[in-house]
Amino acid sequence: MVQDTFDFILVGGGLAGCVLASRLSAALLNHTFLLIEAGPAENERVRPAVGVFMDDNSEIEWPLRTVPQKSMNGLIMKQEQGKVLGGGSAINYQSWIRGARGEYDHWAEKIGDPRWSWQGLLPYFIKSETFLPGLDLVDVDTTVHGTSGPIKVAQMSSSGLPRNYPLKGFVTQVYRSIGVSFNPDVNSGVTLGYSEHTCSTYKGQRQWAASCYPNSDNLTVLCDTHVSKVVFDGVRTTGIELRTSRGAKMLLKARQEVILCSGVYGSPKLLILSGIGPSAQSERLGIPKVLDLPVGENLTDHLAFMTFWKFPNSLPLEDDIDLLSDKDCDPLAGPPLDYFAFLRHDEESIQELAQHSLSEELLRIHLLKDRPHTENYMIYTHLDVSIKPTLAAESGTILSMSHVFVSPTSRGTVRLTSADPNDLPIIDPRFLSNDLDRQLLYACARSAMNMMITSETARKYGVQEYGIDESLRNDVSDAALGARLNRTGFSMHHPGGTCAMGSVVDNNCNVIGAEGLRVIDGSIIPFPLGCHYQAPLYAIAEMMSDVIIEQYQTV
Ligand SMILES: Cc1cc2nc3c(=O)[nH]c(=O)nc-3n(C[C@H](O)[C@H](O)[C@H](O)COP(=O)(O)OP(=O)(O)OC[C@H]3O[C@@H](n4cnc5c(N)ncnc54)[C@H](O)[C@@H]3O)c2cc1C
Repeated sequence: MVQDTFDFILVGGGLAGCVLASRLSAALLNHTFLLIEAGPAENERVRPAVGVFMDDNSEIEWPLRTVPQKSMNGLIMKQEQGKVLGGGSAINYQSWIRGARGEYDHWAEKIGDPRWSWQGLLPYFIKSETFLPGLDLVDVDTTVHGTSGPIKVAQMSSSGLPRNYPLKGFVTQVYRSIGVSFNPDVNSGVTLGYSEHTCSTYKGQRQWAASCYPNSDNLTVLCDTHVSKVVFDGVRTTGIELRTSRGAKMLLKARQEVILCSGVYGSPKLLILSGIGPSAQSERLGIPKVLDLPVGENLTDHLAFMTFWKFPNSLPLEDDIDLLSDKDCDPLAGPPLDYFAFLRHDEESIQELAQHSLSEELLRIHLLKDRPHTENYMIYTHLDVSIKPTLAAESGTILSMSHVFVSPTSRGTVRLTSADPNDLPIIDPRFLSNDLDRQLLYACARSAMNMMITSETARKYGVQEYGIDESLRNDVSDAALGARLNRTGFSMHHPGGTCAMGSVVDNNCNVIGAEGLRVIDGSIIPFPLGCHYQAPLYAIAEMMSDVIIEQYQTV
């Protein structure tokens, strides 16, 4: 067994945990570090870009579920999180989207700290990546990108294997038909428009935190080990309690800090088990109270649903190519898509609803000029990641279209029903708990489906939706969209906010009122960002590494 005292104990060897452990141990050589991960050190399916794609319920995922969602006819959704060294970065779909400048600037203003603005985080976005711009693009501002960071980030056409998938020409034309313009670099601080899919995949291999960030000798990594709580002397953190793989309890001491990096569901769970959470919950569970904080409140996530489309006619555009031609397209290179699009919905009816229903703070976020409200992507396969897929794939040329709601104003909860650390948390995202959210998701689906139903390009291809009742064909009314949503609704796995900065942690990620305890992971993101969460989390972990290094380098 390992020694029992370290300077720093990091709980959760996921994306943020691996980055912090690597950077801190390399810079603070006279300190000792322990990184504890509940899952295994590795798994053979992690490295290949498509190794874990569309997989679920595996031994390297936490089998989390939502409670039945009232707004979706009681639908239950999967909420898997990685349970392996690297966490979500080891199982995710590898899309790389930093988010919009205005969102970070709002975050900084809300917290009163410019380090959390776009400009403040930019050095850390740059530090985390080696960016490979698309081969045929000249409009990428290379000054906002990294050239020597640990994670190779490639635009689709530079990802090291041919990735020009079929229907590229079609997708380009239909986006243009509804006025969506081309954005040469989704990671420049401007998210809106349609862009080449950009991902942490290179030469068909995943780039993930555990493999790309090196470890130093003063770092001990303990896998297959479940931390059951943080231990305190008053409000001062003294260490953690863990359960070994054989179930034995053990106490380990931290001389300086315990840093929770256990993810959006794991970190609030650990805090509540340790007596930091809403008082009523601690009392109900019989857990001695350390601090009363709104831990587990303010959960946000991106809800999505799919529609499925087939192309009965032969493909008429030159840009469209054969999926199996090894010259133009390698299906193993990564998730098969060319573009994703981020959209705003400024229709009068939506704006009126926002003005009338939102609090001042939520309205300000909603109105941020560069904030995307929704996302659309088209993937060249039959993709149904809902809890009980009911549709069979059609043969021939098909695509699945994802309608994603990235700007929810609904807020949910993560709660515990028992003080047993083995029990899974109760997750209620309260998806679409107000009319504005529902109307925004429907606006996203309606415009995309209309472009498939009515655009000249789509007619030329003879595009048809499949997998729906005939009574719903070409029907984009609220009721018809709701029927599709209730069948294929799923989480994009971009949760955040359960230990939000400003209410649970301060601007240095210290748990408010505690000493020697931080949370650094997706749970600190105070409001939903219109992006995918891995790129922001690499930058957040990089920045917080510098903050901690500066604090301790003379100690
Ligand atoms: C299926 C899926 C697909 C995704 N696709 C994308 C995508 O394409 N693009 C994108 O940008 N983002 C994507 N994401 C999201 C992204 O990967 C996550 O936002 C990110 O990994 C979160 O990082 P984190 O450090 O907050 O937590 P995680 O990476 O989840 O790490 C938390 C770690 O803590 C460990 N842990 C939890 N509790 C304990 C405990 N009690 N004791 C010990 N260890 C514990 C967990 O096992 C885990 O390894 C996806 C996520 C999933 C699950």
